[in-house]
Amino acid sequence: MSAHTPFDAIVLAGGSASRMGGVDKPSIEVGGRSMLHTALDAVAAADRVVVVGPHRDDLDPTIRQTQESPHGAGPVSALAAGLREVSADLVVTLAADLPFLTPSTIERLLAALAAEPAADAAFATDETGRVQFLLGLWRTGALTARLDALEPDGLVNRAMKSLVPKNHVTVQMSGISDCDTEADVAAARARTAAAPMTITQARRAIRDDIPPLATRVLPPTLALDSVLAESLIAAAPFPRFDVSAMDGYAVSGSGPWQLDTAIRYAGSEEDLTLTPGHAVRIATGAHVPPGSTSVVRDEHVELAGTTVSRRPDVPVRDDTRRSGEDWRPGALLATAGARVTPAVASVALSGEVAALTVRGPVRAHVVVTGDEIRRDGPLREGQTRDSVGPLLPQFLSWCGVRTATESHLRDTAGGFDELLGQPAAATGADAELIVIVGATGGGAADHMRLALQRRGARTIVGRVQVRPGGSQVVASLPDGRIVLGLPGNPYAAVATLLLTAPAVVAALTGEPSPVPTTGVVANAAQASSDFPRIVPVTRMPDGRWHAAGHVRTAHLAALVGAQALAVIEPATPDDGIAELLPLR
Ligand SMILES: Nc1nc2c(c(=O)[nH]1)N[C@H]1C(S)=C(S)[C@@H](COP(=O)(O)OP(=O)(O)OC[C@H]3O[C@@H](n4cnc5c(N)ncnc54)[C@H](O)[C@@H]3O)O[C@H]1N2
Ligand code: MOO
Repeated sequence: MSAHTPFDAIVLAGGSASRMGGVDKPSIEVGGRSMLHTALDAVAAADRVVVVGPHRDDLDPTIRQTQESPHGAGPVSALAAGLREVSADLVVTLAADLPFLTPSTIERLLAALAAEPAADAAFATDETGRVQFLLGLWRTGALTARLDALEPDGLVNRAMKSLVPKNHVTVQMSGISDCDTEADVAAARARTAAAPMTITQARRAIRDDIPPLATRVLPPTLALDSVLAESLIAAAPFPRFDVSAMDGYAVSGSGPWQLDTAIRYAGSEEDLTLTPGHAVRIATGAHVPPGSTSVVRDEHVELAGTTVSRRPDVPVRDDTRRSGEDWRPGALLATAGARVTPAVASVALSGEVAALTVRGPVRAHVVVTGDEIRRDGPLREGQTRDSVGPLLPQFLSWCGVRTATESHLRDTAGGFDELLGQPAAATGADAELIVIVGATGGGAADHMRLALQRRGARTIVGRVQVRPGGSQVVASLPDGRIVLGLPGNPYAAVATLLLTAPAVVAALTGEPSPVPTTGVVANAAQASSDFPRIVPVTRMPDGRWHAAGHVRTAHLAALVGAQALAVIEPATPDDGIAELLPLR
C-alpha cells in the first residue's frame, strides 16, 4: 500500500494449550500452515514483530522473541513483555490461534482506529458480536497506560478483559474464530479443505482477503480500467478561456456593429482587439478577442454591406462560453474509487490533469494447461484445440484486465512449481494476476491445488456452489500475486471468469464492490435446478431474458447469439430475477 501507517505487532505464541492436552497450539497446522505463521503473515507489513512465548529456532531472525515472566503468566503478562520491544505508536496484538487471519484483517483495524482519533484501541468482533480482545490494535501509549494501571495488583493471570480501555472501537469481521479446542481445529480444517462457498461468500472472501494494489501514477490514457486512488481534481478551468460556442460574430457594445475584415478562427494566435461598435467573424471554439462583449450566432444577425445588426425577431443571448463556466481549477471531477472509464480519462484531459493516481489496471499472466491442449498446427491423436487461451484476453478485457503475457503449461508438478515460484519480473510481465485455465480439479493430472499448497499460497476461494465453475480457485501467493484458477471446460472457464474476475479486480483496484446487474428471466423455472446455474440468455423483444436449455461445457456454442449469462438460483420462478453477467 502506498499510504502505509507504521505499526509494530505483538504475537502471543505461548506454549501448552491446557484445553488441548498441553500441545503447542501456535504450531498446529490449519490449511497447510501453522497458526503462528498465519499470524506472522498477517502482520508482514509491521515494522517490528515481537513473538512472546517459548523460543522458536525456526522463526525469521528479524522477528524479536521474548517471554513473559513467570512463564505461563497469561496474556496480560505476555503483552507487557512484548510491549518492551515495541517502538511504533501503534501496536497490533494477536493470538496465534486465529487460522483465518489475513493482512486485510489488520488493515481493517488500522482503518477503524484511524477513523476514531479519540479511541485508544480497536478490536475485532465475530459474527455473534463476541469481542476478540486478542485481535486488536492499540495506541501504544494507551496500552502502556492500561498496563501501568493494572501493575499494582500484578499482571499474572489477569483476564484480557481487565485491560481493555473504555474508549475502544470494534470492527465486525466474519470468519475470525479462534481455536481453543480440538473441535475448533477440526472445524477450521474442514473449512479450509475447500468447502464450497456460496457465490456471495466467495465474493465477500475475495473482497476481504485481497489487499489493494500499490498506487501508480499514470497519464489518463494509460490509466483506462484502473481505479482512482485519489479524486480527479481540475487543474485548469473549463473552458480555459472565453470561447465562442457558435459560428457567428464577436461584437463590442450593443450594436449595430461595423464588421472588421479580420476573422477569428479557433486556435488563432493573431493579435486582435475589438473596439466598441465593431464586430468580427468568429468560429466555434475560437477564443473571443479582447474588447468583445458578446457573441451572436450567424442565425441571429442581418448583414447589410459591412453593417452587422441583431435580427429583431430573435432572443438576445450571448453565445460566449465564459472561462470556468463548467468548472474552475480545484473542482472535483471524479471521486476516488471511480473506475477510469474513457469518460473519466477524457474529463482528465479536459481539465488539464496530466497524471492520475490509480490502482491498476490489473495485468494478467494467462496460463493454459494440459498436455492435450494445442494452440497451433494440426492436431495429433488425442489432442484438443485450445479454444480458450487465444480468446481469454478479450474476455479478460471485459473485466478490466490487461493480458500482459501468455504461456502454456504441461500437466507436470514441476511446471506448476516453476510457474508459481518464479518472481513476477521473471515472466517479463509484472502481472498481479495469474489466470490458469484447467487443472482445477482433484484428478491425477490436476496439479494446481497441490502446487499452490507447496508454494505456501493462501486459498481464498477453494470451491463455489455453482454449475459450471464449482472447481474454481482464488488464492494469493506469498508475494501477493493472485491466482485465479478456471475450470478447463471452455464454457466453465468463461462463465467462471465473468462470475468471479470482477470481484478480484475490484479488490485489487480498491473499487467498491460492483452492484450486480439483474434481469427478469422469462423461463427461469425451467432453467433452475437444485444448484445455482450459469446459463446463457438472450434478450426478448419485451426486455425480459430467455435462458438457453441444455448447455454443453466443452465448447462455447451455447454463447453464440447470447447477450449475457444469467446466474439462476434454485427454485427461481418464471419471470424471476437473476444476476446477469453481460457478454460484451
Ligand atoms: N471425478 C470428477 N471429475 C470431474 C469433475 C468432478 O466433479 N468429478 N468435474 C468436471 C468438471 S464439471 C470440470 S469443469 C472439469 C474441471 O477440470 P479442470 O479444471 O481440472 O480442467 P481439465 O481437466 O484440465 O480440463 C477439463 C476439460 O476441458 C478441456 N480443456 C481444458 N483446457 C482447454 C482449452 N484451453 N481449450 C479447449 N478445451 C480445454 C480439457 O481437454 C478437458 O476435456 O473437471 C471435470 N471432471
Ligand atoms: O466444474 Mo465444471 O465448471 O462444473 O463445468
